[in-house]
Amino acid sequence: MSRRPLIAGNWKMHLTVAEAVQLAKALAETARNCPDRDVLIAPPFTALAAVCTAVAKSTLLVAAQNVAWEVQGAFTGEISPTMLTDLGIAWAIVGHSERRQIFGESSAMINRRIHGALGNALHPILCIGETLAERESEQTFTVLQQQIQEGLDQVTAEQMRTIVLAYEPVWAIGTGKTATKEQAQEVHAFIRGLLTAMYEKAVADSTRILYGGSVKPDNIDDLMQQADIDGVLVGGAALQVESFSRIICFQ
Ligand SMILES: O=C[C@H](O)COP(=O)(O)O
Repeated sequence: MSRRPLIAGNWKMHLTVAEAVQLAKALAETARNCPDRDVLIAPPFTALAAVCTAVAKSTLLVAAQNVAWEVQGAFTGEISPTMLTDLGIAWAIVGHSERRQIFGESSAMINRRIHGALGNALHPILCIGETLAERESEQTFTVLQQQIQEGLDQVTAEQMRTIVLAYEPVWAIGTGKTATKEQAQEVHAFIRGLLTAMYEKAVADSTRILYGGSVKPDNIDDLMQQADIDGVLVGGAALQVESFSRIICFQ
C-alpha cells in the first residue's frame, strides 16, 4: 500500500514572526517543487496567523504545536481547536515528548486533546516514544503500546483516517543520536501491527507513521527507504531553509 510521504517541521519555541514568515515562504517554494509529498510546518503560536496568511496560496500545511480539548473557557495559557481553525489551520501536534516530560502531560490529557482536535476538524499528529532508560530496560514496545492505546482511546477506525502517528524516541531528540534505520523500521512495523490488532489491516495500512529524532540531510534518504517509515517530524534541522529543503527533497 502506498502512503503519501509527509515531511513535517516542528519549530518548537523558536523564531520571531518575521523570521517565521521568511522561512515559511522559502519552504513553500521547496514544497511547490516536490508535489508528490506533503510538507508541513508547525510554527510557534505567536507566528501562526502571519504564517497562515503568507503561505495561504501554497501547498504548505500548517500545524499548531498543541491544542486544547475545550473550544473556550477558563483555560489560561491554552489555545482552542476552533481558534486554530479560525486561522485556517487543519493540523495539530499532540503529545510531543516535551509536553509529556517537561510539562507533565498525561496520556489521559493527551487523549482529550486528540478528541478535541478530531471533534473540530483538526488532523492530530500523535507523538509517542520511549526514554533511554525504557529502551535499555527493554520496555520500548510496552511503553509504546500503552502510549498508543491510551492516546487513541475511543478513537474510531473512521477517525483514524485523519490521524498521523509520530514515533520519536526521546533519547534521539535534539541529541544528534538518531535511531538507526533498522531500529526505526523495527518500531514502525511494531506500531503498524498494533494498529492492525486495535482496528483492522486497512486502517494500519493507510495510517502514516513518521519518525522523529535528529533527522538530518545526511540520514533522511536511508530513513525514507524503510517500508514502514512514511515521513519524518524534524526539529533542529527544520529551522534552516537549506537543511529542511534537502530533507523535503529526500530521494
Ligand atoms: O518534533 C521534533 C522532534 O522533537 C525532533 O527534534 P530534533 O530533530 O531536533 O531531534
